Amino acid sequence: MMWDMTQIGSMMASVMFVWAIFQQYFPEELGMHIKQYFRKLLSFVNPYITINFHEYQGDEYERSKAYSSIERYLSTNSSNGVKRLKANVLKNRKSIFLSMEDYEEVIDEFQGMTIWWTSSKIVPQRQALFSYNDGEEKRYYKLTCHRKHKDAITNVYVPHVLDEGDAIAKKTRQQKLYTNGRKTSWSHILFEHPSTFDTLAMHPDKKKDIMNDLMTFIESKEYYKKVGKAWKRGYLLYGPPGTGKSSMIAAMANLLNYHIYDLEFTSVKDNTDLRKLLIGTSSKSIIVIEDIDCSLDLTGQRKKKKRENNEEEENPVQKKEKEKKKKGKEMTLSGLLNSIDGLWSACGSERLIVFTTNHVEKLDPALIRRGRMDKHIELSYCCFETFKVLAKNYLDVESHDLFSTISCLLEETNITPADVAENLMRKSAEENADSCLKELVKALESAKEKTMMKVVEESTSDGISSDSAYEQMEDTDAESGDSGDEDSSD
Ligand SMILES: Nc1ncnc2c1ncn2[C@@H]1O[C@H](COP(=O)(O)OP(=O)(O)OP(=O)(O)O)[C@@H](O)[C@H]1O
Repeated sequence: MMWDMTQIGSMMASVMFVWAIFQQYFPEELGMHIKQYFRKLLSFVNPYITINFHEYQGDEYERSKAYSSIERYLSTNSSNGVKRLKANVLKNRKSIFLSMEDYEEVIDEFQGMTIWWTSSKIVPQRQALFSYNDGEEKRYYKLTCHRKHKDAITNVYVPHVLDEGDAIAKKTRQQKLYTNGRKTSWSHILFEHPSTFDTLAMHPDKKKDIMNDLMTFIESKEYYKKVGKAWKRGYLLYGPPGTGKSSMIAAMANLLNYHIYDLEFTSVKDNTDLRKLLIGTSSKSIIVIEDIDCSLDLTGQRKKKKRENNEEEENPVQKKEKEKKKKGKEMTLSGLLNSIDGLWSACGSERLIVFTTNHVEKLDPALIRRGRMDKHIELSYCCFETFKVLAKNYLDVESHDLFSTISCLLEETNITPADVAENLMRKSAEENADSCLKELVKALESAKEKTMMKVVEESTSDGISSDSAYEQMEDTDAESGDSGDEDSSD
């Protein structure tokens, strides 16, 4: 671009050769002087300077925001004159985000200055030969400009690039679903889940309350700052399988336009890896740990006691050795707590942390105490209000003769919204609202029958006559009238 490449090449080769000879035969101090002299000479001959913007700096876990902004800025300019581009198809396939492939160059003009951008990477020696691990490569953008423009470039051009990059990010933001898989870094796909608070079946008051809570959270940046708290909020979603916990997370993400980080706990080796992963999440995101009760050794007293008993049987030397090995190499409850609300949790902001569980009673109280999990939401069996949302969504029906029968049956039996939804779904062109609702009534009656049989079986095995078991059951039904969907939020 600036000099004939062959000239530069041969000049550099001669310089390197002379330098190698000097390094071998002259003392270190003299070497330093000569090095400085050569640098000056080179800068005298070459009027251009370079500035590198690294994707990750030093030991930083977080991707540099400047790097991302430059990437986006160049994506608007890079299609001109660049031969190799990476394509990223944006939401609804309406536009394409193009970025430069490695070692490509793009030229930008700004206020009469010419700026050359090159995308490059440092490949560790070992990796180049043997490793397949991409994570080790260190990418950076190299800016080259004329020395005389140095001040204008650093004070005007670079801020302009960063601002433009941020503006493009806002316009083209796409929700992403990240997972950690087997690595300590995240990989993602585009998040396109159709669940919204409109499609979510739950009591309208409860739904409104959750939506208000979320909207208040995103508008409370200043409030969190004022009270000295990291800008994050924890949600615990609990209830039987098929009651809509995952659907609610998707609805939350869609409402707020947040990314989702689905943290696969079983792939996290130790507390350090966990910290690294959490720091690697971006703001405006939901960090999800599903089925937390099944995750490692984080669940309450029973597991702990079991472990303690086993340890008593080992001899003290073995125990010490084991502890030594484990130290710092295991993921612990305290490590998790530290990561979600210790000092590290303040790195990054505007984040929701969501735990889901089918067995809330198994969780360690420390993990879900208020302040950590700020809002506890129970998702329960289908009540009549929940059913009405599903009937509207699946059949476009807001009232029907069978509604009163269904309402009574729902009070008498436990059925999940997932099962109700399955019955309401049209399976063929011949099916209509009538036939689907009849299907549901049948399913509810059969579920009720099963529950009764179970109670009778249990009662007779306890020595109670079947007649009194039925009587008892009817009494309990009349008393309870439980509609499920209880929220125990703050
Ligand atoms: N409250 C609900 N509103 C709307 N659809 C629901 C609801 N609950 C369940 N469904 C339907 O059932 C399917 C399964 O629900 P979902 O995966 O959200 O339940 P879950 O509680 O997360 O279950 P699990 O504990 O097994 O992960 C969803 O795809 C959705 O179609």
